[in-house]
Amino acid sequence: MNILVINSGSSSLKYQLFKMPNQSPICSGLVERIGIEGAFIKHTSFKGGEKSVTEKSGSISDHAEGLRQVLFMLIDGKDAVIDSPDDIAAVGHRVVHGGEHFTGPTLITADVKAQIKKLFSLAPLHNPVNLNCIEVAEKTFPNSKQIAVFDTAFHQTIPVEAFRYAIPDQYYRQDGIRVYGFHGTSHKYVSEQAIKWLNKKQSKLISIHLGNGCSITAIKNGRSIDTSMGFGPLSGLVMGTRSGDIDPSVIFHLIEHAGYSLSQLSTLFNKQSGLLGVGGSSDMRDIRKLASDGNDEAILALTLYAYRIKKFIGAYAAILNGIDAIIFTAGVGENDSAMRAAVCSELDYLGLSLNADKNSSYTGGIMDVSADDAKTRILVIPTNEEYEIALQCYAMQG
Ligand SMILES: Nc1ncnc2c1ncn2[C@@H]1O[C@H](COP(=O)(O)OP(=O)(O)O)[C@@H](O)[C@H]1O
Ligand SMILES: CC(=O)OP(=O)(O)O
Ligand SMILES: [Mg+2]
Repeated sequence: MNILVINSGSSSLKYQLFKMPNQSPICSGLVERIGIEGAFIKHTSFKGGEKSVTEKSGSISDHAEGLRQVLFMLIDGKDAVIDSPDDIAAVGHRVVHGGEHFTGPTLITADVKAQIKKLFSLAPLHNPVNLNCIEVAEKTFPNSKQIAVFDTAFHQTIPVEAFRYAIPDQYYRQDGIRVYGFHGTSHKYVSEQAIKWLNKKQSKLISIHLGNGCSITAIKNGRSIDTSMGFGPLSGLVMGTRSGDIDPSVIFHLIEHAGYSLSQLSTLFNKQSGLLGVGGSSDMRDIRKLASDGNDEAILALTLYAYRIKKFIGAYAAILNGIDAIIFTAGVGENDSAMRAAVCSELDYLGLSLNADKNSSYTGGIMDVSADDAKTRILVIPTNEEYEIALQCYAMQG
């Protein structure tokens, strides 16, 4: 059974086509720099056991346009991997915000789309794009099942003391204001890999997802018990363009003393802050380059980014009452060994100590980069949100 998975994130669109239950895809790809200069598609096909890479650059105005170009490549182009749209049994869509309504993979209907739309304002960088991609896929694959897998689902196990804000009850009961948590598919996938790797079901883990969006989750015995993103994917860690935690008084101040409108505030905290706001680029590779040239703002951005992660590790070690392992994953977590070193420095009181050689020589796969005699493991685990989504869609086929 062929399952196509579409993972539209804030800065990119990733896709993989699986012949389930195989984990190795028939093809996979990435659309990057959507809506900005230098957009490109990298498509890798493994058809007939041969790896072939096609790269395409040119303007891609939005995620829907990127997806249309990708689907053309899958079905019609010289790199086509399927003969007809009907060869796809199901399309699995990453949808970032599912509110309290969706706790598992969900067959997409008109009502489900209306619910996703209701949550636009809570995940403005994500849900609108996710819905656009669903609509493009529905047109291209009219006979395939469309299934949504929500980032929020894995965090439904978070207990009340972690999901409620200390505001009057009515805001939770009537307006659903609570912590939802995001990147759940990624935290679920890497924590399950860690549990297998450690061979320890009763485990205390901290999963650190550092992509364009960043979040950290405390996982006890395979269940999420707290996470840094909240009502929307804006709180917690410093991200590519998002501020992470900020005192709400700043918002009152900007409204009262600088006349900010709602949309200006949303743009400021969602799109102009984080690495971009402090260091001049949302892309960690650019920040690293600037910092190595001695740029003070970029150096400050790196310092804030690592400090915030370290602070959350301390908090989550406290609520877990100790940790067996921490996991680094996603673009920065997997590729930036200097960030892992900065985060793990001076955390020896938690039994965390890196093996510098292992850390700097990491090139892929699951790897323990901690010192041999360390009490707590430091794992690098590549995330695979697409495969996790495909597994959940496959399980739904009964
Ligand atoms: N070799 C690298 N060194 C440092 N950062 C990297 C490297 N490769 C990718 N990244 C960073 O990973 C981030 C993107 O992560 P990714 O998980 O792909 O994001 P998303 O899925 O949210 O679009 C970017 O900040 C990018 O700079
Ligand atoms: C929830 C979220 O922030 O997703 P991404 O990292 O893909 O932007
Ligand atoms: Mg992502």
